[in-house]
Amino acid sequence: MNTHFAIYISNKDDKPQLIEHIMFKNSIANVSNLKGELFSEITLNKFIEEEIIHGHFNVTTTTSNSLLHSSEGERKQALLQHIISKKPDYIIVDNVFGNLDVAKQAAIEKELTRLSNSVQIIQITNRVAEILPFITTIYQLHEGNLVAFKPFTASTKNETLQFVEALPKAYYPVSKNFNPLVKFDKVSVSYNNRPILNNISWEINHGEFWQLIGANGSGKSTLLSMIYGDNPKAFGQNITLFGVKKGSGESVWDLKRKIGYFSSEMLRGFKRLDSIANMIVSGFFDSVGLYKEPTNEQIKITEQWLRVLKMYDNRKENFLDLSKGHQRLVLIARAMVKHPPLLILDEPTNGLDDFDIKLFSELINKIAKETDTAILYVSHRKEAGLNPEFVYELVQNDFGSEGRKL
Ligand SMILES: Nc1ncnc2c1ncn2[C@@H]1O[C@H](COP(=O)(O)OP(=O)(O)OP(=O)(O)O)[C@@H](O)[C@H]1O
Repeated sequence: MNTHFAIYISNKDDKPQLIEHIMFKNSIANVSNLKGELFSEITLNKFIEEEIIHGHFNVTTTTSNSLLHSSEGERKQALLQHIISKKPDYIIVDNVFGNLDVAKQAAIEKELTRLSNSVQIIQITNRVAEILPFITTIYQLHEGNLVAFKPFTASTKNETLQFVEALPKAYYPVSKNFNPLVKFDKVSVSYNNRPILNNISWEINHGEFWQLIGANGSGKSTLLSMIYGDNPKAFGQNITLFGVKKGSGESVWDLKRKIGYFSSEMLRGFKRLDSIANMIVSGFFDSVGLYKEPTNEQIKITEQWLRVLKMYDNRKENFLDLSKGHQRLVLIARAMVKHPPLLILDEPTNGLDDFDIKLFSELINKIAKETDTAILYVSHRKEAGLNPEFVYELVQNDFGSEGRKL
């Protein structure tokens, strides 16, 4: 068996191309004639798209839900079991710990350590701290080739503040007519008689910076979908959003106008050719990509955001040509451009590399400091650079998750 190794990449490297070179062109690693499988969100997205198009699912989860209706943690566990059942000679494991809570990370690490006795593991990662313990050979990419990994020195670490210009003022000032912005009063949810949320009472007020935390499957996305999405489970519950009781005739569009939204999954299937500037300005219309003519005022505010991000000179370039980290900054500006009362960040740091995570955290902390927007940041883990004021935790048990303010 070949030896295990890791390839440390940054968000600027072309990961799909790297994977193609390993698996199909045999130009990176010597794995020709070996059967390989890819454990990656790329594979998961492909299966989810197939589910949506063909209505059947290849990968079975522990809850028997389709991948689309499973939590992120459940999806990853199901994919790993699916891959193991195919008895590969080698597995490329990409962003192996992304979206997993601490317990699931430990379980997957254990499973991969066991597998490493019989299967070659090639890890692709953009976080040094996540390199698997049984891997000692580490490379990085240089002009498309593997070279020995050089640990960071002080000069390669970027510690200085990147965003120095003040954020643009609000297009419409944030209305303070309603407070709290979000109120859950004894909310409970079950799916197919399986209790997920139990008696949740929680309020988010103007300008507060919250993290919603909880293990995989604890119901974070479900709770979020009752604020932002049109989850039918929200009806008949005691939920008040921006002063209006949920289910009392508000339209989804009314609601979306008051919320800026970012999720690391929101670009799934996005292939449009839109410029960086168009992506930001599209936030005024709650679309991803520009379909309407913006006003001069909207263009002016967009230009201010471009200056904050130091992307004004590149504003006409194709958004999809940006690195993943820079795409995220643009999508945050898109979510913020209308200066909404509430900004939702759903698993925002998944997939970001060691450098981009710093940029991203700096921008979010700046938004928290300089604007009236309340932030709801949803993640299964604490991110060192992000400083929420309050944390609300979902704690799982057999009767559904209960919530507590930490
Ligand atoms: N539409 C649905 N039908 C059936 N079950 C569902 C549906 N949506 C979610 N679930 C189940 O509800 C539970 C909670 O899922 P949810 O996605 O809210 O958790 P989460 O805390 O966001 O997890 P993760 O961190 O892994 O993304 C999971 O077990 C999931 O399988």
